[in-house]
Amino acid sequence: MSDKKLRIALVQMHVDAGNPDANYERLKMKLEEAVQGTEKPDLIMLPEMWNTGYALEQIDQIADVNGERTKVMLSSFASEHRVQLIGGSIAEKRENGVYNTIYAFDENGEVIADYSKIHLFRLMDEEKHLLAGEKLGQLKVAGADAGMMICYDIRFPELARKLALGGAKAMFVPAQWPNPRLHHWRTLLLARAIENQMFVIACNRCGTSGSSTFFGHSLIIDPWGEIIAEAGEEETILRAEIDLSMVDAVRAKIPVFEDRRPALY
Ligand SMILES: NC(=O)CCC(=O)C(=O)O
Repeated sequence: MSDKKLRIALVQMHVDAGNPDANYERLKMKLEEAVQGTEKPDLIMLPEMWNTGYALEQIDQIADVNGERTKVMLSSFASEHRVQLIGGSIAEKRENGVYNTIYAFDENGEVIADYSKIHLFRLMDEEKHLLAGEKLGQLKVAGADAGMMICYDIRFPELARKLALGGAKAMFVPAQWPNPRLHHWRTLLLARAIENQMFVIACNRCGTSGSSTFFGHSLIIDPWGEIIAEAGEEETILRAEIDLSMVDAVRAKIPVFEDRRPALY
């Protein structure tokens, strides 16, 4: 396998809102499932806020303090199985409040990047209970630059473009995106892939929490905008192999980045 190729597994799972113990247990089983079989993934990604769900009224009590519980579990899994992990996002309690944070690990279990969601989603009351991050999500995968955004962030094309201009060839997107906005989810992810000529790899949760239902439909999209893999509405491990060298080929065919006129807009 060339070092530009990457086998990806997305853990599309149910999240039990307000019950971290159940979610850590469920995730352990799902991670074991993801590395079973002959086609072991190089990289695994999890959904948004998988540790607590949107139990925002209690988030201060149940968020993972400095991400410690999560880091211990995911780091040891990553090093044991020699797999890169984009740890979805978790509710993470810091001194000044709670953030919606991704930790990414390399195959030695080292934290290589973190990103806290910068756009808080008012429709789900995030701004009342969470603090917004202040920096971009950038990391390396298979030797290439990549970016991270969380759920609602995909509605901001400027963010994806900024990461693409910074060199990102793939964008990783953990989400808890509920019904009835499947059309928005698919369209926005496809648009981010096509306009930035990059892979977009998005892992949504599924199942029901209170009155919200989550449709799953995790997606892996290539830089031409073709869907390589799409999940249904149930729990699953969505798998695909991507070849990051495709990004340069697509950008050479339609040179969007050379043709930009930033002086005019
Ligand atoms: N968790 C989220 O950020 C949800 C975003 C969402 O549903 C949307 O429509 O945007």
